[in-house]
Formats: sequence, C-alpha cells, structure tokens
Amino acid sequence: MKKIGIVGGTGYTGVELMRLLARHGGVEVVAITSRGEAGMPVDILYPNLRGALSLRFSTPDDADLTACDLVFFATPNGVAMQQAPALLAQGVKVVDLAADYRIRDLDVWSKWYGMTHASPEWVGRAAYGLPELYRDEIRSAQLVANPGCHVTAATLGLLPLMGQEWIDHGQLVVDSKSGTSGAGRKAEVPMLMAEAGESFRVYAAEGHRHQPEILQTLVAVSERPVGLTFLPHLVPMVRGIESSIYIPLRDEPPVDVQALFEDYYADEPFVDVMPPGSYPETRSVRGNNLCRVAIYRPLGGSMLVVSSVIDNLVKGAAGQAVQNMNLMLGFPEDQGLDLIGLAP
Ligand SMILES: NC(=O)C1=CN([C@@H]2O[C@H](COP(=O)(O)OP(=O)(O)OC[C@H]3O[C@@H](n4cnc5c(N)ncnc54)[C@H](OP(=O)(O)O)[C@@H]3O)[C@@H](O)[C@H]2O)C=CC1
Ligand SMILES: CC(=O)N[C@@H](CCC(=O)OP(=O)(O)O)C(=O)O
Repeated sequence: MKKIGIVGGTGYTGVELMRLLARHGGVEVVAITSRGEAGMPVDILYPNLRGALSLRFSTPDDADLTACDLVFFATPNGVAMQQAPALLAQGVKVVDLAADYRIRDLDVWSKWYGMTHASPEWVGRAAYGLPELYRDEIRSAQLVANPGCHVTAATLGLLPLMGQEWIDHGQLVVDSKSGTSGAGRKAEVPMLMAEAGESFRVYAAEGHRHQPEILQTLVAVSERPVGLTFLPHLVPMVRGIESSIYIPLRDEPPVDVQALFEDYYADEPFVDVMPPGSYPETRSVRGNNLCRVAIYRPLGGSMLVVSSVIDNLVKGAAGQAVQNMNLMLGFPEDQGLDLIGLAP
C-alpha cells in the first residue's frame, strides 16, 4: 500500500479526494490536514465517508507528511508554493490541485494571481497534469500541477483541432458554465447556491485566470499565436461544467471532423466522443472522471461548435489528481476511477 497525505482536507476537492481514495485499493490515506478542524474525525464533517475512512484531521505541523509516498495539496492558491518544496526535497511526490505550478511564465502567473512565486525553481520542473497530453512526463514527474476545472473542459474540447490549418486560431471563444461547488466551501455570497438558484449569470467578465492557462496549452500544441475569449458563467447546479466552444472555420475541413475527434481520443479512458447529434449532459458525468464531448456545425455554416462536459470536482479536480497519482505511482491509470455517472 502506498501512503498518501492530503493538505487541506476540509474543502470540496479534499472530500472528493477522500471519497475516491477510500475505494482505490492500492493506497492508504494516512494524513489529512486542516488548521481549523484539527482533531475532528473526517466522517463527522463529511458523513458520506462514514464506514469508508477512519481518520482525524490534523494540523499541517503535526501530520507526518514526509512519511508519505505522495501528498495532494487541496489548498488555496499560494499554499503549495510555500509548503511543497520541503516535501519535494525529502523525495515525496506532490500533486497540487491549485494553480501554483500551472503557468510557466512567472510574470504571467504573478499578474493573474497577485503574488510573487515562492518556489520558482519548481515551476519548470512540474509536469502539467493533463494526461491526455502529457502522460509520459507525468509518469516520471515528482511534482504535478493539476489543471483548472474550466481549463480541463475547454482544452479537451479543443485539442484535436489545434494546428489544423482550416480553423481560425485567432478567434476562439469558450463560453463556459460552472456549478456552484467550483467556488469552494467558503464561497463568497454571490456564489452560494441560494443566490444562484433560479438564476444564471456571467462572472469574471473582465478577465478570468483560466484564460492564460488554456492559452498556454493551445499555443504549445498548435505552435502559433492563439486568440481566445473565455467567459465563465455560474449556473444553479452543485456540480458540473459545460463549455460551449466556438471555432471559426477558415476553409472547408478536408477531413470528417467527427472522425478526427474519435481517432484523437480513441485510446483515452476518460474522454468520450459522443455520436453525431448528441447533447452531452453534466449529469452524465456527475461523480465520474469522464469528459464527454460532441461536435456540431450549425446550419452547415462557417462555425464549428464543441460542447464539453465534466464534473468540476472529478475530472476538473480530484479525479484528474487521482489519475495523475496513478501514473506517478505506477498504478493502472483508471484504478479507483471506473465510475458510472448518476442518473437521474
Ligand atoms: N472546487 C473546485 O471545483 C475546484 C477547485 N480547485 C482548486 O483546488 C483547491 C482547493 O479548493 P477547494 O477544495 O474548493 O477548497 P478550499 O480552497 O475552500 O479549501 C481549502 C483547504 O485548504 C486548507 N488551507 C487553507 N489555507 C491553508 C494554509 N495556509 N495551509 C494549509 N492548509 C490551508 C483549508 O483548511 P484549514 O483552513 O482549516 O487549514 C481547507 O481544508 C483550490 O486551489 C481551488 O482553486 C481546482 C479545480 C476545481
Ligand atoms: C464557480 C467558480 O467560482 N469557479 C471557480 C473555479 C476555480 C477553481 O476551481 O480554481 P482552479 O480550477 O483554478 O483551481 C472560479 O471560476 O474561480
């Protein structure tokens, strides 16, 4: 059994990590930290874990994280960059669910996150945790930067088209909708379900930090400048992200775009290219690690549209983090993640 630690276990990604790891079979969660809830059994705060995980929250100082094979940071931005280097120096592997190691350009990172990076030497050494693109690097990495939630839905919906001469890379639009759990357990009032219920609105229209993160990957893959408008919305559901992605065509595609997507993702365990005419639903991925995509060309016109859905807490956070852990620790990539979405 591999020993696992979680820093920041009281948030929504922390409880989702515990739910997935408790049934993994190859790992044991030995430490889970919270400064505010130290001493409390995890199944008192999260009764869904009763009978699955018998453990108490401990303070980050008391938890023996150096004895772990791998530690997840499910903490706000700016925590892992302070605390992870000491663990990395001891040979512990780390998956950061926050954004500390996602952006290679430190000036871009500082601009969007409003901080100076505390461990810039690790930024270039971190693998970007999108297995569909960087599987080999993740396997051998000591530090993995788990992608953002909107970012995962948008990037997977765009990857097969990147670098194709017949699309206009300069005018991509990602219109993305998130459930309220995306804002975390300590969300500000406007992001609470009671405020979002029976309503639907844009947020961060002046610019969202997921835009440069999506762009970084699209530019790397297409090897050219990319123009991207990204607009997030809050929708009255607890879990789920749907990204509607608009891709202007420059020329008539010389290939069947549906077949292009099916071929690109043929061997991917967690990307499901749906048949023509399908409408991916967030509830079909609720609680599982899938990204489901469908491709449209409305009225046969000059715009391709891709709909991409994920569960923000699973493929958008904890599930993808476990997928990365599996690669880093040598488990089958889908171990503990072979889950079916909930219906109705
Ligand atoms: N919610 C989502 O859908 C997604 C979230 N993420 C990212 O995952 C991370 C976790 O998000 P989420 O689960 O929503 O929860 P929160 O950000 O609300 O959870 C924070 C956790 O970190 C602990 N923590 C806070 N500050 C520190 C600190 N200085 N040192 C140690 N522990 C600390 C908190 O416990 P305590 O204060 O008691 O120590 C709590 O357990 C965030 O960076 C978020 O951006 C990524 C993708 C999707
Ligand atoms: C609804 C909502 O507020 N969502 C959050 C999701 C951010 C998140 O989860 O952060 P990372 O994915 O970058 O770690 C937001 O847009 O800020």
